Amino acid sequence: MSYAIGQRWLSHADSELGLGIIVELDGRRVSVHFPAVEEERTYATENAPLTRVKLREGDSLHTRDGRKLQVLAVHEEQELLIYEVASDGQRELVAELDLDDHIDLATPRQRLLASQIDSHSAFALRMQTCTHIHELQQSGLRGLLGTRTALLPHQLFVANEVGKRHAPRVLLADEVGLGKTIEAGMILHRQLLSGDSRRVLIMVPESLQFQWLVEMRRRFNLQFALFDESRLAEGDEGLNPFEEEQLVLCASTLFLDPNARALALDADWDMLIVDEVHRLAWSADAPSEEFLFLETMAAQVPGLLLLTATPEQVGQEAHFARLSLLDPERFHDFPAFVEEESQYKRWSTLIDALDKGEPAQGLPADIDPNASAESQIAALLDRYGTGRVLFRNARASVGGFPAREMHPHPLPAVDNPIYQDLYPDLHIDTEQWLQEDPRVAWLVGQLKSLRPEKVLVICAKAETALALESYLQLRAGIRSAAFHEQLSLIERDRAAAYFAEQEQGAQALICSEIGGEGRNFQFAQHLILFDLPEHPDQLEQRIGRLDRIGQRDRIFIHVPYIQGSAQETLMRWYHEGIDLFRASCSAGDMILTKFKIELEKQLRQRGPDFDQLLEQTATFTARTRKELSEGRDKLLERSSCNAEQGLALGKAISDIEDPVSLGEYLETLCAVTGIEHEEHGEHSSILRRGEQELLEVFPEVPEDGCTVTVSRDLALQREDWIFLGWEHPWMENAMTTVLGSSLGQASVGAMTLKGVPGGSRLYELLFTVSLSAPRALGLQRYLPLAPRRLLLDANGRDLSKLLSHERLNERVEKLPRGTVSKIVRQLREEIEARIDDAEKSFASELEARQAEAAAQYGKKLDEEIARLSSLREVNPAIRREEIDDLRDRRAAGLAALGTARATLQGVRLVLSR
Ligand SMILES: Nc1ncnc2c1ncn2[C@@H]1O[C@H](COP(=O)(O)OP(=O)(O)OP(=O)(O)O)[C@@H](O)[C@H]1O
Repeated sequence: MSYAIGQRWLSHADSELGLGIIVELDGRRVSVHFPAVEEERTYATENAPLTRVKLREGDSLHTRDGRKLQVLAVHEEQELLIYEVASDGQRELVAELDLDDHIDLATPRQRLLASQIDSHSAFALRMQTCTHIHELQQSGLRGLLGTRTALLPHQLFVANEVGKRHAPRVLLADEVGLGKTIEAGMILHRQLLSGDSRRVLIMVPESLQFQWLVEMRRRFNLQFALFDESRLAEGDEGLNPFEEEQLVLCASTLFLDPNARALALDADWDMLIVDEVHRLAWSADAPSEEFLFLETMAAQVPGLLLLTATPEQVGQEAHFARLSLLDPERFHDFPAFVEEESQYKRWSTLIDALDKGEPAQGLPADIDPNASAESQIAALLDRYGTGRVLFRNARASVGGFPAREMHPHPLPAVDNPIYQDLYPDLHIDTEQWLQEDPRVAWLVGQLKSLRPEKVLVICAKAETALALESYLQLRAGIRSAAFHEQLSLIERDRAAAYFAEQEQGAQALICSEIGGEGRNFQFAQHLILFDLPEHPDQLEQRIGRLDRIGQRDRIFIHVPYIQGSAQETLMRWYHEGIDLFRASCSAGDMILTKFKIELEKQLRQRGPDFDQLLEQTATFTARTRKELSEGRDKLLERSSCNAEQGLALGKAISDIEDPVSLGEYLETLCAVTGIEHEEHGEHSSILRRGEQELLEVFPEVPEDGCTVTVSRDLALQREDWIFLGWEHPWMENAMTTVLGSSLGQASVGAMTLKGVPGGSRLYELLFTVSLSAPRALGLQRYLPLAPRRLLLDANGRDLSKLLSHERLNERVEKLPRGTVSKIVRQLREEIEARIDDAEKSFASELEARQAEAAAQYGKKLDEEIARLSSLREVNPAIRREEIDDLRDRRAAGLAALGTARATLQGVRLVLSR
């Protein structure tokens, strides 16, 4: 359908915005003004979540000046609708621009009185739709449903904890491969669906752009626009290209260009997400351009998610610098931060005691000694840790990861001192190196012996990867691909895809260090570390390519080295000193800092005191690991995941996503609206556009159909199927379209009722609560749709408890149209009277509900404000704006609750035979 200025459209993603007016159009974008909430939104025309509001003959129409009129005919002039209505016995024309901004389309009363009735299944669909929307609103799981992700407790806990905050600012620092991208996606999904965020910018290393793009699309149905220099240049004259899209993804390197920086700073964002944030170089006196840009952005964008698996990879001070991006007030004094970290053991011991029910010795004065142990623990984590800003889950606590096996491969020394170096190939002619370095021949042999197993080979430099790959490919006949920074992005992704291909793909992927971060290669089990990186966290990142969620089997780490060389020294230091090949270590940077000078000396020339260095490193590592596990890491672990809560969230999600009820609803929806629905297997079906659709609920279904599933488990196995969960945009659209239309608003039928004389009447009415308020206020939980069914007899007695909706549905029969008109004409007065009764009764119910909702909402916000205010006294991690924002929300929420209205969703007249 085409757009024209002045037309009225409804946002099916946000029906609470009321009825919108198209105010601007420019080919790619459409801007809509929503007068009811005084907001303007701009959408891409291709996928704008908008439904054209077109009343039908017989519908009732509400005008902006408060009149309620009946539509007699609909005319169209220059793409705008003109309604011919009856007003005081006169015919009058009403332009669509004059419709009431608070959408209340045709009313069921009007449709019934005009004998504009629908089938009983359409009436039932309406009822079911209200019930499902209500359950979703009440569940508190908004944003966590319908994502193509396994329900992992540690991720759900983080997503729930962070996702529900207003403008969250956190560092997601789970260990390598535990799913930070997924956590960020879930938080984002939740923020977008709750309306807290709309415009989002994601900055990632160049090599991860497509991976992010794909993960956001396939797992969360989020379509990001990929921006690079050429996309920036494409923008329309005078417009900021960043303002043309809501969801933008780009490489951090794009902001090396001052023009890109200026444009990004000039655009309005709600949330910024930065992956592998440790790569934006920082030092106290010379932070990089990229870091400075991030600092400026961080100061002006309300929501900020920073991601890194190795927060201390470039030192504790750089880690602190990133924490201060999140909260400059709290993190402004590095020595104080270091001192604070040394106190963590004290808090951790105290929490342990509380956990065991022992008396809490040394409870800080600001923690209520009479509160329950549970709330004392929560307060300690909140006030004395980095709990609110830093989340770090560890493999050890998440569990379920397969073992790592390290295989050192000593190779004979070469009679050339260059081969004593860590990276000899950098100092010698490539051809000569390929011939001389025994690791090259070993690599060929190893790959051949491992055939057909997939093998990831990582080396530090692009030059090495390049030389090795062409050697393997051209001279050794091994199917391989290279992955390094000198390739274009497309070439890199093509190489990764070639490696991932099972049948015809490459056996080996030869990566430089950039392949060592962020990428997903867990389908492989063999990792060859052709050389070793200079920082333990980089080694951790490399191993993490395979040792990540989704890895099902044991991992084999092969380390070839020339005997007597610096490679051997480094390998032994990592292995015997830190034991890093076997298990991850969160103290890599601390250990390196302590032994850096001595290690460098040994790397230059290994001496007899190397064994002593190994011993010292091992002792220090063991001690540090123990200290951290009792102090900092333990606190972090506690605040990063409450396994019980994570499991409970998973269970609640599974319950609400029950494929049986989701499947039944889908089937009814299709049957009633005219979409073709063909059973495909358990919990899956094929959808095709129908020849005669009553309502366009799935406009995106392609002409030749598509396979959908309502089961999360199946969706994880079959990535090519659409996971049509409750929060899939199609499903959300379908449900709002049903409720926004007049389908199923009125129905008339007959049934045999034992003991009830023929000709008796029953009126089944369905009411819901309508609230026009910004979603971000989260009021639906307090005053949800709350469908209320009434079943009145001709005298107005409520019989709803005696005869359920389901039972009535089973037995009610259709009546011929002519009979219906006759009956309706005869019963006109009674119909009006019963609807009036029901409206009155629901109106008083609504008043009570509103008062209760206002009390609960006010109380909840008061508690939250009090909690944050008292926290702020001891923990400046609480930003002042967070508290001010809560106060504003409280006022806005209470005002909006007062404007709630009752909506009669449907009415059915049933006659007894
Ligand atoms: N809940 C989940 N369901 C299905 N797959 C998941 C889930 N969580 C993570 N994965 C998969 O596990 C892998 C690791 O996840 P992700 O890339 O988010 O980890 P990460 O912590 O960002 O990794 P890195 O530290 O390497 O950046 C990915 O292939 C991801 O798709």
